[in-house]
Amino acid sequence: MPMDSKERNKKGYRSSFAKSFTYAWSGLMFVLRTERNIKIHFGIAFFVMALSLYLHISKVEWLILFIVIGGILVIEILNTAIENVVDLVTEEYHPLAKIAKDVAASAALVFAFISVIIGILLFSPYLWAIIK
Ligand SMILES: Nc1ncnc2c1ncn2[C@@H]1O[C@H](COP(=O)(O)OP(=O)(O)OP(=O)(O)O)[C@@H](O)[C@H]1O
Repeated sequence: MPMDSKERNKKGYRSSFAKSFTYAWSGLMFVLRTERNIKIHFGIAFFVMALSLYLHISKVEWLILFIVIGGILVIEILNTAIENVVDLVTEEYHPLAKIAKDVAASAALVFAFISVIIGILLFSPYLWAIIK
């Protein structure tokens, strides 16, 4: 029996959503397989989350932590995408390729710097209370 357009749209939406998810997942797996930095970020994130559980930080502080961790991971993922696009355009040395890669890397650097400041502000009262 032929499908009506509503049914077709529903099925098409579902399959395209599933496909998009599969592509995004394989992108994430690629980054995890190939990028040393993201493995380091995951390691730091697990350590910080374990510390947060131990220190019983507040709900708002958990929210801030997740935003910061998510921000770093997303920037590393986008950085990898930019690096690959640049390599696709040229594998030769090119000043614009250098600028594109260096500027993309600087986003990660800026966010990492801000994260350290947030980390100090967030954890120092707890750690100070322990050591004093
Ligand atoms: N085609 C190019 N032309 C000019 N400079 C380049 C080119 N490719 C890379 N570079 C320079 O080398 C640096 C490192 O580039 P590379 O692609 O190796 O990234 P990476 O060190 O692997 O980064 P990550 O560790 O984040 O994956 C860039 O930031 C840029 O300064």
